[in-house]
Amino acid sequence: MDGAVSVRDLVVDRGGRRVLHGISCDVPRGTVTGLLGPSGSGKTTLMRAVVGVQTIGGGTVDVLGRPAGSAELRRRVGYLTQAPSVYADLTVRENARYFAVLQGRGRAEADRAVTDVGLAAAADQLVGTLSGGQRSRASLACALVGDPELVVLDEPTVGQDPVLRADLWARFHAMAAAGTTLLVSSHVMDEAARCDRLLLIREGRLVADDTPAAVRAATGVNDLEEAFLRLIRDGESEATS
Ligand SMILES: Nc1ncnc2c1ncn2[C@@H]1O[C@H](COP(=O)(O)OP(=O)(O)OP(=O)(O)O)[C@@H](O)[C@H]1O
Repeated sequence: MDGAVSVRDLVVDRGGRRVLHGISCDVPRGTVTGLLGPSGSGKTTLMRAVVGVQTIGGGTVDVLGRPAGSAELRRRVGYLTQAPSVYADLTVRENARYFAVLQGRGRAEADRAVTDVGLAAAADQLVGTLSGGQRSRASLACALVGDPELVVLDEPTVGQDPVLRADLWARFHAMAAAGTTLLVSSHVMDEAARCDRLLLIREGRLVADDTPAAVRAATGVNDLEEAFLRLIRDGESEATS
């Protein structure tokens, strides 16, 4: 598989506790891959390992053919953290342009990213005066500046209304169609159906790595939330038998 991300036997300990227990998975190029699982299951930790900011206890993480965190990946990988990382005393446009400078990109690219997340009308507003949902979209714009080849988005649609969520997912698919690889976390199961592939994680272990259709077929249920629950129950009964 021509993977944008290749994870092998990844082990991570945080706070003296094992939180990822030997995960192996691939994220194919030009897809929207969803990372789903309950709160505390290890989604953010896996994403941090992919962008190279997480100390790992074992295994390997390769990104675009290089070890995760390599200096040369800095311009090629965009990362949206869960907490908006934008400056409250700058406008939306100024934030995006500042990130563009850091990435060696131009103003036009910054302004396009602001438009792409639906914030053109608020471009000249101070981030400190935005709503929570607008603020996280401002943060998303900064992660998308310069069209990175891999975009890692930690819960990008939290706090967005249904219309904006649909717009953002349409945007993600347009980016994937143009060749960008997206790894998107969510704990909203209705978003799983919007992904090309799913990584389902629970308690630091991968429960499924497949397409939504294959997950439905394997479990015999149409609803992905129910399918996920079945995979967990099957895993538990195998572990105890
Ligand atoms: N800085 C930290 N120090 C110690 N333990 C941590 C730290 N950050 C996370 N953990 C633990 O690591 C585990 C995985 O956390 P992680 O943030 O990766 O989960 P998550 O699936 O992203 O959760 P959520 O959906 O709530 O964001 C949890 O048990 C969490 O308590």
